[in-house]
Amino acid sequence: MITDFVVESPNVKYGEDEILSKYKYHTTKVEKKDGKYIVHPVEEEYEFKTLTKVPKLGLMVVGWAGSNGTTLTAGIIANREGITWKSKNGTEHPNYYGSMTQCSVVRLGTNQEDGSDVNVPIKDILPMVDPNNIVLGGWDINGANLAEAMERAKVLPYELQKQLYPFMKDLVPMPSIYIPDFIAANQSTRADHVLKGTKKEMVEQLRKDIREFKEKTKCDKVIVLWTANTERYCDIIEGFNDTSENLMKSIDKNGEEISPSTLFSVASILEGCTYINGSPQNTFVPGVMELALEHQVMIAGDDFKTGQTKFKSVMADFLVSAGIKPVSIVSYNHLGNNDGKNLSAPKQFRSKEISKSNVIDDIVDSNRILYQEGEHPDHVVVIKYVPYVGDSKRALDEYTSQIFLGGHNTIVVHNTCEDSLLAAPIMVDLIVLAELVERIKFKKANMKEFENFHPVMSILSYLLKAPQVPQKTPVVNALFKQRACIENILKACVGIQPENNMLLEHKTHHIKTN
Ligand SMILES: NC(=O)c1ccc[n+]([C@@H]2O[C@H](COP(=O)([O-])OP(=O)(O)OC[C@H]3O[C@@H](n4cnc5c(N)ncnc54)[C@H](O)[C@@H]3O)[C@@H](O)[C@H]2O)c1
Ligand SMILES: O=P([O-])([O-])O[C@@H]1[C@@H](O)[C@H](O)[C@@H](O)[C@H](O)[C@@H]1O
Repeated sequence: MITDFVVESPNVKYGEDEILSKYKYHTTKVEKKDGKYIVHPVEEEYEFKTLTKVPKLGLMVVGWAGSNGTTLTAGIIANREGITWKSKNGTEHPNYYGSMTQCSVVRLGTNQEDGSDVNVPIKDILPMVDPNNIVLGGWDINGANLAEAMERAKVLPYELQKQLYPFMKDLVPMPSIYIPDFIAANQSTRADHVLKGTKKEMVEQLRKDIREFKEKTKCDKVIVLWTANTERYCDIIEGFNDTSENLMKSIDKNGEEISPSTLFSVASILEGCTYINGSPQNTFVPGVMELALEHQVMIAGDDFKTGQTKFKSVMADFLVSAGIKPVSIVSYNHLGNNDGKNLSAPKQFRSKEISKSNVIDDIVDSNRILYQEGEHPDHVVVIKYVPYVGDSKRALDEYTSQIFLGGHNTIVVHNTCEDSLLAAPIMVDLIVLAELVERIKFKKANMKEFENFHPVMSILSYLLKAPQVPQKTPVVNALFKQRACIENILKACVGIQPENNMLLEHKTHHIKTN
């Protein structure tokens, strides 16, 4: 497969340290006038500058000794070391299946020889970090080393675990912040590796941990990723966590209503490190949002979109786009890993229920033929903890829809989601894309200098159940719209127009008539 390409265009310049692209952004602005829409096709001049030096990247995982943390670490080591293992199917090889950057392609254009599509791996559109080179570290409230934690998680085949053991036994998480009130009480037996001190002291310790990790590993930059337990929602309190100033004052005063995840995000932002929230809780209280904007540090969240919800964001889009009206969506699942144990507590389940429920809102609200203002399908989320199935989550979904002339269609799906094997590649994409976005600058015609994208990385929505977006901007959940956003922005950085799927070149053959 050819992966190397160069765009020959007067609008694209390949420099030693950057790619410059002059780009015409075609969009459409609509105004309502005299009871109808006036549509204005608009063309905006953009310039993109992508710094091409790929940094040595450090990843600090919060919840490193968990199922996701150990599986991500194991996967990177297995790929890096080329570890193979025997199974009943023969010799197994490591891969990054499930990662869109590593294992999916984007259409470049039409082959001039035979008219076929030319596709290249997404990871080859622009210089990206190779996940094999990511340097890992992190924290956990449990002191198990990563080999013991991998064994405890029961995600990976034993034959692979055996070979990974020597690589992982010396990886030990740093002690972390444990505030019992924020996660299920059933997690207390796990908390044997915790920091002491005030919230201010603990934030300073986390900042010191980040600086020391970066120094010791000689990484050029660090990203902090939360894949620790789901916390309960934090109350948003005026004068307490509603602004960055109030939040910092509340930390100084050791205020109660500040979660460990919010403390981690503050420490990360103050150290200039991108922070990604892989869980559903509202880590990004308004004070954190403001802090990220003030420091121009990237943040992304919430809640990895990996299995049942990812499927739902396709199904809802497919049905509504086909003019079919889902009227009842019931999403049940049971799982037996520690995440499921934590989610068996009502407040932690509520955080997850919110992120799993909002994923159809944009699709439903887009179609006023099917749904009146405020009308939504019945939508129920159920999660049960069944220890025996472990990380192999069993999702059962039922989609009931109204169809032609009063008819109904019911689609029932059983989806066995190996939760951590699905989540780890998503984490790879979040890290690789977040790092890349930090190197992309833009300049509009009326701007003097290049600027970074907005710190709230809505471009990563494809990877998240409840995407954080800049204030007053739309949340997109439809999966293929989210994917197209990533693809088309990366293509714009090398001067290639978005995929319009028109294939006019194949529809406008001039038929020579004699
Ligand atoms: N498919 C998926 O696995 C998936 C999808 C979306 C979201 N998530 C979310 O990812 C998170 C992790 O999932 P998991 O299966 O790895 O869970 P897990 O329980 O196996 O791992 C969580 C780890 O976090 C640790 N922890 C808890 N509080 C901590 C703190 N304050 N600081 C540091 N460590 C702490 C725990 O000791 C544990 O090792 C959960 O919030 C889950 O909801 C998972
Ligand atoms: O991404 P997805 O499969 O819809 O959602 C999953 C839930 O179904 C599961 O119950 C939970 O334990 C995981 O953390 C994950 O959030």
